[in-house]
Amino acid sequence: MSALLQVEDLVVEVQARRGTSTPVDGISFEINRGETLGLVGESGSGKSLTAMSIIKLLPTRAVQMTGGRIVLDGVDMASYSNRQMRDIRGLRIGTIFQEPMTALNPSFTIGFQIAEPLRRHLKLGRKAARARVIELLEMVGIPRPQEIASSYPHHLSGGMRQRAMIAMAMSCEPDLLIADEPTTALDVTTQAQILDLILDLQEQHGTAVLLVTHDLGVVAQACQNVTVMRRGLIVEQASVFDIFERPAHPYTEALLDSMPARNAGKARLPHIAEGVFEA
Ligand SMILES: Nc1ncnc2c1ncn2[C@@H]1O[C@H](COP(=O)(O)OP(=O)(O)OP(=O)(O)O)[C@@H](O)[C@H]1O
Repeated sequence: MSALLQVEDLVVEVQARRGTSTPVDGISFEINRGETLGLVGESGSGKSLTAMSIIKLLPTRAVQMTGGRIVLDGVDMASYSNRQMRDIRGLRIGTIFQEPMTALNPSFTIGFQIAEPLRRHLKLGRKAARARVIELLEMVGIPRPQEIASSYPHHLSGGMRQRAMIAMAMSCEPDLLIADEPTTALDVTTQAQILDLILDLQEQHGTAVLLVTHDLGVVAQACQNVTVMRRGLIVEQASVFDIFERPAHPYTEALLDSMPARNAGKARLPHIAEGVFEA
């Protein structure tokens, strides 16, 4: 059976007055159904642009996918219109980002926003959507779901907002969840709870997850396989076990060494010195 998602030779270019740069320079990886793949690397290595390319939501017009293919369930997504892509996002691919405040609209209640994909993609009526919203809020461990559904995002703590984002991302039971630094903005205790929640939901629903992170502690806890990026290129792809036991590339080893005791799970990567690992 072919992979759920195939990213083949992806190239992303940025046009600027000073010229063109290539922050993603021909990368390939696959994710199978139900698998969690960690996409790791230091800041600026191209992880987020890779994630955004998959859902065709690059940040500005200067940033373009100029090469490669993204194949979802055997279909090259280049063939999808903007309208079809709007259905893919939400229905087939859910997304969670680092800062839920950027994804949640401050002017609408949490309940209204979680209901939106249910009404749009699943065509649920007002009452059915409301009932499902409450179920979803319960599923992600939000206490007093009725009350929270009527609240606005700024009334919630960071952890609760992230739970609401997860409820929204999982609302239509997508095949693939893209989680870009889903725990980075949270305190350590909440980080662990949110990661556990994502893993529980994944197990219950068989969702594949692309977990973008700079945190190898998160990778060790959550992922089966890892793709390590550096400056727009893949430097290593392996199982989590092999990455931790037998890192093949010196850059991966340096990432591992930057984790205190290799298991702290909370360490942010220091910026690794330029040029040290040139092949
Ligand atoms: N909106 C943008 N406009 C121009 N260049 C961009 C834009 N977004 C990203 N880039 C370029 O692409 C590079 C890779 O960015 P990307 O956000 O994918 O890195 P990342 O690995 O996700 O890092 P971080 O963890 O800091 O988000 C950046 O260093 C920057 O040069």
